[in-house]
Amino acid sequence: MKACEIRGLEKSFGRNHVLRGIDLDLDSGEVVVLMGANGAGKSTLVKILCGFQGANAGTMTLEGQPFDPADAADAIARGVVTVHQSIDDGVIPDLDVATNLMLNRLTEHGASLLVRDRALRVAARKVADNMGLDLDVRARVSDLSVADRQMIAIARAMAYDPKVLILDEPTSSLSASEAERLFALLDRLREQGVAILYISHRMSDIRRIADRIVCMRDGKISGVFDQAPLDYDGAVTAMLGHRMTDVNIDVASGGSAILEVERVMLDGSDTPVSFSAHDGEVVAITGLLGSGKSQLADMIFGQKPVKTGQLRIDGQPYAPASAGQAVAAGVFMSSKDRSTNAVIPDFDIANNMTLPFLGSFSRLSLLSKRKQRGAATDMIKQIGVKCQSDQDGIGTLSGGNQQKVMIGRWLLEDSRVLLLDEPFQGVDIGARRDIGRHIRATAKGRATLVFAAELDEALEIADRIIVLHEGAIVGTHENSNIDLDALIAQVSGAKDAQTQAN
Ligand SMILES: Nc1ncnc2c1ncn2[C@@H]1O[C@H](COP(=O)(O)OP(=O)(O)OP(=O)(O)O)[C@@H](O)[C@H]1O
Repeated sequence: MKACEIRGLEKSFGRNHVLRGIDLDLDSGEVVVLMGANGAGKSTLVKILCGFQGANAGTMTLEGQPFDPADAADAIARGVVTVHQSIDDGVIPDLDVATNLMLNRLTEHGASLLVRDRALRVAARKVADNMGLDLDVRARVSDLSVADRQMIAIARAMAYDPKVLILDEPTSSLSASEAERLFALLDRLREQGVAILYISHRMSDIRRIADRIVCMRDGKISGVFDQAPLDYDGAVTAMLGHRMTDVNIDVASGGSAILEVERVMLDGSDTPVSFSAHDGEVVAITGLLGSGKSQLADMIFGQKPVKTGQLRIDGQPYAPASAGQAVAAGVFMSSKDRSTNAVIPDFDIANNMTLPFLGSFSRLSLLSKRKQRGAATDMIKQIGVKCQSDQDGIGTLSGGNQQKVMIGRWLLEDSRVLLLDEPFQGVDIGARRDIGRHIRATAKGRATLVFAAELDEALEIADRIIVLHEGAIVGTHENSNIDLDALIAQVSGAKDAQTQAN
C-alpha cells in the first residue's frame, strides 16, 4: 500500500492557476526529491498536504484512507509532518534540548517537577539515541549550531510518528559536512519506513539522498526519474523546460583594488585575514558555519567593529560604525535572511525592488517615478522574477522569486562594494545561473563579494574563491585554475590541506 497517493490536485489564486492536476505517489521508506523552478508550485503542494491550504479539486489518501486535513494540527495527527524552510522550525531557543525534543509529550511525565525533568531527559535521550544524534540533552538550544537545531526540529517531527515527513530545503543554511549529518539521519528514517518528500534546489543534496526525482514545472509534474542511476541532467531539463547552458566564467583580469582587507582578526583565530577585491571582480568567500564568513561580511558592512587591522576603499581608510555609514560609503549588502532584508509585505514587487530610492520619491517628478518603475520592471525581466504583474504584493511571490527581487534591488544600486550573503538561497539552479550571469555582466565599477557556503554556487559565479576556516584564510583559488580536491579539503578544514595552504 502506498504511504500517500495524490490525484488530480488543482489550486488557483485568483487568475493564477498554480497547480494543474498533480498526480504523485509516495512509498514508505523512500526519499522523493521534489524539484522545480521558482514558482512552479512546490510550496503550494506542500501547504495543501500539511493542511495550511485547501485544494480546489483532487483527492489525497494516506495509507489507503481518504486524507483531507482540516488544518495543520489535523494533518500532523493523521501522520503528515512538515519541517519548514526556516532553519529551526518550531524549535524554542531558550529551552534545553530535552524539553524541545519532548514538547508534544510534556504533560506525560509526572506532576513533580523533579520527576518530570528526570523522566523527560531519559525519554529525550532515547529519542536522540534512536536517531543517532550525539547531543547533550541538557544543553540550551540557543547555544547549539544551526545544524544541531535543524536535527532537533526533525527529531521532534519524528516524535509524532509520521507516515510522511516533508522537508522544505532543509540544507539551505548548512555547509556540506553538516548536510551530511542530516543525510545520515534521513538514511535512518528511510530504514524505519518513513516516506520522505524532500524539496531542494541543490544538486549535491539530490545526488546524495534521492531514491526518485519528481520535477514540477508550471503547476504540473513534468518528469519522474526513478530508475537507478538517476538521470540528473534529464531532471534539470524537465524542470526548466530546456537544457541548462554551460557556465563559462571568463575570469576578470582584475582592475584596480577597490576593497582592501588588511590584517583583520576574526574571532577564534590568531592569524590575520588579508585580501583585496578589484574593480569588476567577483570574489566568493566560502567556508563552514563558524568559519568567520558572516563576521567578515558584518565588519565590512559596519555591523561589527574591526578591532585589529583595517579596511580600505579606493585606498582610503574605511571604518564604518554602522550600516548607514557603510551605505554612505557605497557599500551595500543583501543579507542572508529575507526577514532582515527589509522586505515590506504591504508594498508591491516594484516598490520593494526600488525601496532604497523611495525616500527621494517625494522630491522626484512623475517622470522620474516612471523611470524608477521602469528600472524595476526591466530588472524583473533581466533576472526572471516570475510574477503576474510588478504591482502584485511581494507576498504573492514564491520564496525563490522574493529572493530574486532582493538581489535585483541591490543590483539597481550604484555600489562601490556589493556584499551578497548567501544570495542564492531558495533560488532554482536555472535562475541562479541567469542571476550569476547578470551579476558578472554588471560587475564593472564595483567589487562584488559573494558569501556562499555551497561550493557549486561559488564556482558558478566567482573569479576567485577564498576559503575561510576557523577565522583564517586557508586557501585562495583562481576560478580558471581550480584544484577541486584541495578546495573541498580546505573547506572541510582537513589538516593537510591547511598545511599546504600555509
Ligand atoms: N497566497 C498567494 N496568493 C497569490 N499567489 C500565490 C500565493 N501563494 C503562491 N502564489 C503563486 O503560486 C505560484 C507557485 O508558488 P509556490 O510558492 O508554490 O512556488 P515554489 O515552486 O514553491 O517556488 P520556490 O522554489 O520559489 O519556493 C507562484 O506563481 C506564486 O506567485
